[in-house]
Amino acid sequence: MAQADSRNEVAERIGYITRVQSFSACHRLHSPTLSDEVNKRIFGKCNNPNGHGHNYKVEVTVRGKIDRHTGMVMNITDLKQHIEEVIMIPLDHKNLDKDVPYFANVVSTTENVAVYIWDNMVKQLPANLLYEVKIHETDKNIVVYRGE
Ligand SMILES: Nc1nc2c(c(=O)[nH]1)N=C([C@H](O)[C@H](O)COP(=O)(O)OP(=O)(O)OP(=O)(O)O)CN2
Ligand SMILES: [Zn+2]
Repeated sequence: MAQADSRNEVAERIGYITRVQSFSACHRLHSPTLSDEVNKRIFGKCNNPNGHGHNYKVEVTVRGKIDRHTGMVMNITDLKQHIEEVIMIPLDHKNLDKDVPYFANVVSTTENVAVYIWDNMVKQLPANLLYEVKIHETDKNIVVYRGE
């Protein structure tokens, strides 16, 4: 229950909004700092030279004050537009390693995809609003990044 302030008005309430977005991409787990042999040992089938694909599902969560006038933490229409620019345009139907310059020397693990999305989303959103980026690489493999 939110506390009443000295003027008997309801204090700020904090809300969380999550927008879900799917995208498809292919990649290969291969570290340029490791030998071919070690890459193969560590990444196994995911080191296949011709790559493999995923239907990723990303959950972007923002956290903030519920504005008294608009009733919103932020307009989901705006969040949708940021997701289009940060996730869909650069990543959807792409080869992550070859089409996205960030991954030229960064292994395209789901952890690093989450960092990529966080770092670009945080630049677009108002300060302190982004709370979490969660990626389902498969139904079984889920990564969370909170900017730490
Ligand atoms: N820490 C991480 N480990 C692994 C990652 C990753 O991003 N971070 N990624 C992979 C692979 O990219 C791979 O595609 C995972 O696929 P797979 O093992 O086939 O997926 P599932 O576990 O869901 O499938 P099973 O049914 O259990 O085989 C590997 N490791
Ligand atoms: Zn993979």
